[in-house]
Amino acid sequence: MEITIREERAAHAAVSAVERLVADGVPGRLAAGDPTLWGEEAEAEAATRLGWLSLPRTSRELLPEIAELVAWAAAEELTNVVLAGTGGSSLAAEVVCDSADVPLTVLDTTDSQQVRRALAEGLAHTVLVVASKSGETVETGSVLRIFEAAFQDAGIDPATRIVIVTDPGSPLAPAAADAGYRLVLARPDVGGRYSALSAFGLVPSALAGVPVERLLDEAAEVAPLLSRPEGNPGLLLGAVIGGSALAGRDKLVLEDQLSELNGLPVWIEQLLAESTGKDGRGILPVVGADPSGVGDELVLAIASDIGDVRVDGPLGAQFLVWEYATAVVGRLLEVNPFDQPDVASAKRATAALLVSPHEPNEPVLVDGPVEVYGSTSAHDLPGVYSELLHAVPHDGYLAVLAYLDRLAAFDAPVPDGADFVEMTDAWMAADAATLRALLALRTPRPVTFGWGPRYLHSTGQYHKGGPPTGVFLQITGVVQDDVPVPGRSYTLRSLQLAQALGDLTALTELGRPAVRLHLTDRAAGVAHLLAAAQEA
Ligand SMILES: O=P(O)(O)OC[C@H]1O[C@H](O)[C@H](O)[C@@H](O)[C@@H]1O
Repeated sequence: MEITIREERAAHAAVSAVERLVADGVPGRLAAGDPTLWGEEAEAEAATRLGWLSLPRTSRELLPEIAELVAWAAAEELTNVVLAGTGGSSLAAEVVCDSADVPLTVLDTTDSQQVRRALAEGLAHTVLVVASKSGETVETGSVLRIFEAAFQDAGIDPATRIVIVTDPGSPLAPAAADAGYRLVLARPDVGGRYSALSAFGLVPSALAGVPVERLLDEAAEVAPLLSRPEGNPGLLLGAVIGGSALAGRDKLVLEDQLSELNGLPVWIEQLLAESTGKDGRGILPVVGADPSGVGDELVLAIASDIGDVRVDGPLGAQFLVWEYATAVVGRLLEVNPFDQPDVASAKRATAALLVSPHEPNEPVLVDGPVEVYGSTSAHDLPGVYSELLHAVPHDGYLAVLAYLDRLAAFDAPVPDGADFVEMTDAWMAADAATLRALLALRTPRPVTFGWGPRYLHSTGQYHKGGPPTGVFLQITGVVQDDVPVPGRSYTLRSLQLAQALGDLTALTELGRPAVRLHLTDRAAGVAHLLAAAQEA
């Protein structure tokens, strides 16, 4: 694992941060699991959240159980692996499988279209892994209920198809035992976003076909370096990110175009944003964007020389080193890297909306297939964009947040005989995420993109708890074919809307500028959103 600092300002920031950290004995204390490193208020929580440091060793105990599960799935010919889990309970497995080029369907969504898409893959050879540390995450529980009913409707006993990964003491553990599901208990002393090398990252990846022992080997190789004051990649990475943030460079552009680790920035994004974005401070990870050269930006590239900092290493080592670095950043920024105090406000608003749902009033503006809700004095969609971009403060950012089917772009018609470039162009022209790039052309400030509700468990913490400099553009879409959630009073449509509106409420109560665009026709709406962004 190697961290190379390629730029002078970043090197200065890192050197002085390392000096302070070493003078305080941080490398040795952190590696030994000292819970006092983040101040008195964080101590009690930190004392129960440092188990990730020893996962390269302790997770080995899981390998026989995992091998038994893999053998069972093979014997039952369960080749289609679906993972219901969000945030820390699915992002690591997604990177592991994408990087190994192994298929895994992740359902961290409440979008009816996306859930129906997964159901349509066929249930005969499907194993559903339900991963939730708390056992209380509403979208994960909803997907479990939908799949239980779908298995039953298909004449398949759910007990032969469902694997639960959860903490001892979570409500899912006894529920799984009652239902006869296979149950893997995770370590309770590892927080969700630090759980990549625990059962949460390993079980779904192994079932999908990845030899996960290698991840533990890679992490174990780097682990002994983490107690050292020198030659310690975790210390250096934390020092350059945290030290740069203290010097005013708190937007971290994560560049991975040349990396063979597919999707690692999205995992890093959750780890850093949720761990540091609180008390009005924090690092804003910017994923999938080109550097814009603004003064408060630090560019970090995985396996390339494109940035100010270069990070090389195998995936297992990356997981452990980034977790350690994040804990170091927490120490430098004087925040508790193990809590997520502001995630709860959106959850509360969502829960209230589920109990007493209310559909929003009339839109303030309708532009083709796009309805605009919120406070705006614009007369059309290009005007809404201009107003929002104008509202971004000199040190701020624009966040685009889409509650849609994130695979919908692949439905776009591709011309016969199209080559890969033409196919990619067709997909991009149908992808709501393309809006990020188009709006980024119109501002020097960072523009981020997140799929809802996934971002609620990631950058959502930073949006509400970090510096009050964000401007928010939320996108929702009409639901054609709603999915009921068995045993619940809500459907996926009402849950998805409650999550979107709940977060919007939490943001506006904090005084953040926020507008919602609702697509009354999804495909035409996305095309309209993108066309309007290209108008001056
Ligand atoms: O694993 P779960 O308990 O379902 O939690 C899933 C995710 O949601 C929570 O709201 C936290 O913000 C995340 O850190 C966590 O990874």
